[in-house]
Amino acid sequence: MHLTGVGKRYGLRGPWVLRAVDLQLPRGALIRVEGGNGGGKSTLLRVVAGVCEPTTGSVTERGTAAYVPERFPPELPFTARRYLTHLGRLHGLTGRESRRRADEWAERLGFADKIRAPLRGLSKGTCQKVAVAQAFLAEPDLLVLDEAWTGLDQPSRDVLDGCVVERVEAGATVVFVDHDPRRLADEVYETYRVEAGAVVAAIPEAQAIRVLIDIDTGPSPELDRLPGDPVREQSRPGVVRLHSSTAHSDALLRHLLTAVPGISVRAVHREGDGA
Ligand SMILES: Nc1ncnc2c1ncn2[C@@H]1O[C@H](COP(=O)(O)OP(=O)(O)OP(=O)(O)O)[C@@H](O)[C@H]1O
Repeated sequence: MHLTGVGKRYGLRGPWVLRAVDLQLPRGALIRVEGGNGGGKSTLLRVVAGVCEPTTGSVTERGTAAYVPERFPPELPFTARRYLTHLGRLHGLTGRESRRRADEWAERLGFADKIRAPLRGLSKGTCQKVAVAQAFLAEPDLLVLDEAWTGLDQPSRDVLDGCVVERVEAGATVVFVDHDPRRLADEVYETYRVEAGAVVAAIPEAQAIRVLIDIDTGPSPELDRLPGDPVREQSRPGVVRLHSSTAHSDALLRHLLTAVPGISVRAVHREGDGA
């Protein structure tokens, strides 16, 4: 598919979120989108998926598309199965085939026991699985995933990774945003960064040299808003390992040493140095 001269702003006088974006997204390719908070990643994904119209420019050769939004609409008055069947029919499947695929995806994603429950009673994680199921059951040419892994437990994240790889192998274009720079890093065909309205090819953060910072955490460390939003890993009890790109590691260390009470930095390593 092609984006040609795509610009997007919200409202007549809103600032331009995207400007003059030209992109070619090939079939059978996994595309990662990165960028800072509020930089326009979700906007780009919505335009790519066709759920929001560009203000200028055009998107062509999209094929059939399915989209998993960052937030699943709450309070829908359906059971999971009725919702999935309904969406299957919107994607052009028969009622029978929609029900078959709804059951199959519920089984695969691990919510078969809840498929007849009303959506409004389901946990956030199960709703997220339903959102993922509605996109996959359509077997679309283009699949757009906006932080679809968020809210899933680790086994479900692994299942979703496998489903994405399968879809790409079936010839689909899959475009995704995820906060974990290592997400499907070996499968990614191209990474784009949304920055000041432009969309530029980027070295994936996962391939940049990374710095590992081990910290002793106090009882309630303020680890919410860290520079560069590093991936965190509990390496052993009381010790958290932060994975930072070199671009953010200086700011992160400064922040840890000066602005976070109750923690101490134990060690700093370069990834691959046998830490
Ligand atoms: N429906 C909307 N109406 C008005 N402004 C919007 C709308 N959606 C997004 N914006 C604005 O567009 C800009 C880009 O938002 P967008 O959600 O695309 O960024 P993002 O990179 O996905 O952000 P995040 O990392 O926080 O999810 C922000 O300034 C946001 O406030």
